[in-house]
Amino acid sequence: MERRSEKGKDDKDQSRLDDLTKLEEITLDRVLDCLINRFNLGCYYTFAGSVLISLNPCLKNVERVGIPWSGEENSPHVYSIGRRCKDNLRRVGSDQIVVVSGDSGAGKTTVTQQLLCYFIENSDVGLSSPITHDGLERRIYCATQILEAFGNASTVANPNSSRFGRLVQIIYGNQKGTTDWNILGARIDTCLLEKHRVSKCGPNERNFHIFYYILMASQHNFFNLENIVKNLALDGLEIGSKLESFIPEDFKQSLRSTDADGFKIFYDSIRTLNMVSEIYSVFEIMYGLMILSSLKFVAINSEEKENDPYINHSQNTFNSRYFRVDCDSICKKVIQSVFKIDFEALEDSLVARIFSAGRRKSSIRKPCETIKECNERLSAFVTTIYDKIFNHILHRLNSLLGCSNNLMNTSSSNMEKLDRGVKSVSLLDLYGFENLKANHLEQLCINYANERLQQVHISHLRNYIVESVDDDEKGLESLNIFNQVEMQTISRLDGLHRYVFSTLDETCVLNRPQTDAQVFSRMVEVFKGNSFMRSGRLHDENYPFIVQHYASTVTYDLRGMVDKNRDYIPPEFLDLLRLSQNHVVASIFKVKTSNESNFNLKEGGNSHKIRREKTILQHFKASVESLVCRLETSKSNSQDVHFIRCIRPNDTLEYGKIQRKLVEQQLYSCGIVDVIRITGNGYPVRLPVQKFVRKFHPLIRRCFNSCFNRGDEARLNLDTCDFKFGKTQIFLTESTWEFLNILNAFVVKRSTKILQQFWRNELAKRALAREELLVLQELCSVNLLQDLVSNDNTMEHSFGSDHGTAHNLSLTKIETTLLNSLPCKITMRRKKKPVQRNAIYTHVPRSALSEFNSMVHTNKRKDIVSKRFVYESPVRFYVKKTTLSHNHLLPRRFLPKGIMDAFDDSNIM
Ligand SMILES: Nc1ncnc2c1ncn2[C@@H]1O[C@H](COP(=O)(O)OP(=O)(O)OP(=O)(O)O)[C@@H](O)[C@H]1O
Repeated sequence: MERRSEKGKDDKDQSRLDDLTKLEEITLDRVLDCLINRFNLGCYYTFAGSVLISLNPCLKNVERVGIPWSGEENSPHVYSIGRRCKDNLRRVGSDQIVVVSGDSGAGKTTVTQQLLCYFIENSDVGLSSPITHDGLERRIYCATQILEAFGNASTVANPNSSRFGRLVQIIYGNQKGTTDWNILGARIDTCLLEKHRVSKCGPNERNFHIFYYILMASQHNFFNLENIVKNLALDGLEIGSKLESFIPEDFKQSLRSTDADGFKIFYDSIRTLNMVSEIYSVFEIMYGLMILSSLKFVAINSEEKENDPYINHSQNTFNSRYFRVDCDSICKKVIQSVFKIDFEALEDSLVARIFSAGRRKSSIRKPCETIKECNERLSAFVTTIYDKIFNHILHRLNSLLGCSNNLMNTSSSNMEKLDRGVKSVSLLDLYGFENLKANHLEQLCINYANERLQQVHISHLRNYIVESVDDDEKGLESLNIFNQVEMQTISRLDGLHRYVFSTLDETCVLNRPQTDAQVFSRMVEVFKGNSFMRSGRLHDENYPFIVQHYASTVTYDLRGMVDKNRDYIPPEFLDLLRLSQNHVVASIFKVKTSNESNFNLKEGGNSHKIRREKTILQHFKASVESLVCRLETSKSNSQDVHFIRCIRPNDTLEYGKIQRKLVEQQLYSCGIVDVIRITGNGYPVRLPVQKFVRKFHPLIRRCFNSCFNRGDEARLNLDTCDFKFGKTQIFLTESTWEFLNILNAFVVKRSTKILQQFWRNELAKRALAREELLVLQELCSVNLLQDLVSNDNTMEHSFGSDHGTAHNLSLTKIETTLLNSLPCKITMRRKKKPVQRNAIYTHVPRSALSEFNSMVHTNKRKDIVSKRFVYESPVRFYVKKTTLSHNHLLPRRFLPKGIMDAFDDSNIM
């Protein structure tokens, strides 16, 4: 992992920091300062070690295209995570998984969509425009849009909040012998749809988007309510104009201008996937659900009781009813036509329940005694249908994406037939940690999933370091931090299983008729002595219990939790709906879709169905565990799991606004400060040994043999180096990494200087030799050579030469005068010793000299050792090209016989 060596010192530097682990001081304040500075400069992505932090820019129009990316390696961006996945897939051929987490409105769905677009667009620098071409890639994109319409809703936190968790798997196939991976299909798995929303939304919240698209559709003539009259064989009834009046007012009032755009995207998507007629039928059922959800119950008066055909015709003494549905005959007719079931039977199943009792298990009918009970049954009826439709749509989408039978599950013989390797890139977008004013079973599940993911994340980071380090290195201080945090998370999860989940499940599974108060008192008992959970005020009618999660402490309301957890679907509803003449309704209640069990992934990418668990909690826990299994499998290679933490900048999702307190709370809640501290204190930089040697080649011998002079040694304190050797990698702290980079640059600079000095000396020597040669030429030309050698009156001069042999010449005074009168100037120079002058001098113990013999020159007299290391390093010399000056040359005619001058100037003369 390459890092930039820049270190933040002041705020300005911090804003340039693209990795929080590079901060000198890893405190929450410094991390916040850095993130806020970057946010204000328009840098929304920052690395925290291997985790990418994404601060939601809250832009409205670029959400599918994303923030532009420079394409630089390791520049923090969603697309750089995408590129890492693709590179790993291409090089190693391993499954990749990206875990996107964060609070509601933090931008998880948007980030997931952007990543999805990145993968299916096959672009290396991200998207410049939304996907436009048709084909499998576009179908994948459209499938996610359709699913969002059914599973997203407007909440107080986010106008487009996903109310389900999802895992999108993009399946890649590889032709044997090539490195090309092509998309074969995709598969979407979902988890815990918040189905109760369909019957009851909180204040300032809306139902699922699809209901508003139905209203939009009628405005765009796609789903004309008038057509329902024909489709549902309601001809002859004067109800055309009344159909709209059956739609509850709260749906109409909460219609928004953005719904038109939403519907347009939805409509384009269903057209691309050829689902128009299918969706039309689904719209009819949705319309029916809207009417059903607004039904009211009233008590039957004595006169009505007498005329009630159902009661009069029944022989059973239990057959009575205290309430009836309050709606007119046309409304009843419409409901009956939409669901194609007998309205009387439906009404009866809503106001009375049937249970079996006694040894013979004979059915007993018991009328509801309160309106609340009737409303609960109606709510169960509506949510059951919506849940089934959601799963039906999901199943259809998966089959259209080529993955109804999971491609990852293809048997090996089939794989050989295909001559392909099949791998996947999975994007996990789970709902974020929630701490609302009133927290129910949904929040307990969501927070449990987040807690479990946090544990995986911490253990993933820990393994990332431990797995490659030698056994004796495991006692590292930083690993203790990992262990502590992990142990706490495990204790919290254990507490949740043993005390909360088991108490709630026990009541449901054993079918104990216990009130909320009784369950609460049991919880108060089991919580005793537990440090992570406790009961709330004993006389509070919501029966609150408090759980300390890794993110924050959450107060849950126990009231109604047991019933929700039971997830009881009255069998009489199922019997009724199975008899429906509506082919969609009948099919979804007859066939159990493969996706009902949600995240049905198991180790090694093989999927097999999870047994339908009895309670919501058991079912959800099994889903989360199978997902974690998948993550654990990928954990064997830590490069294959990527984490993106999304952060919400402000409460209102306003552009350019950042609230420090909110960001701080999220950083804590997602445990990112721990992660940064752990990564910062650990050895976040790791390099394969070969790469390390290649990079620091000039430094290695010099650095580890203390071959610096004293000044340098003081400046470059090698004791600060902190690194560990693994089996194949070298692990370095961030500061060591930067220090080594500086040192390496220093050594390269030094070596370059020495090389330059050598070269300059070489040039000087050559110039000198050239001058000597010229002198000789001149001497020869005046025919003095013979006389000079035989003369006694001499003075000796030594001329240096290229090869170290000296030309000893003896000159008389007369001849010297003669020489001086020559047109060229003769300079006599002593041979220089440039090598010694340019060497680095340092004291080295003589015992250490043996290994440097070839490179060490010792000056014994001064007891100084000079060493010169010249490393192989690509150096380019720029030499000025010159010609020798011609005035040094003698005319040709003066040259001795047989000696040819290179320049034949006879013509000139
Ligand atoms: N990367 C981004 N670029 C531009 N806008 C964004 C980005 N991320 C999020 N937004 C804006 O923030 C809004 C909320 O984001 P999003 O719906 O993705 O949040 P979420 O975390 O998925 O929420 P939830 O958990 O409730 O589904 C989006 O509608 C979009 O306008």
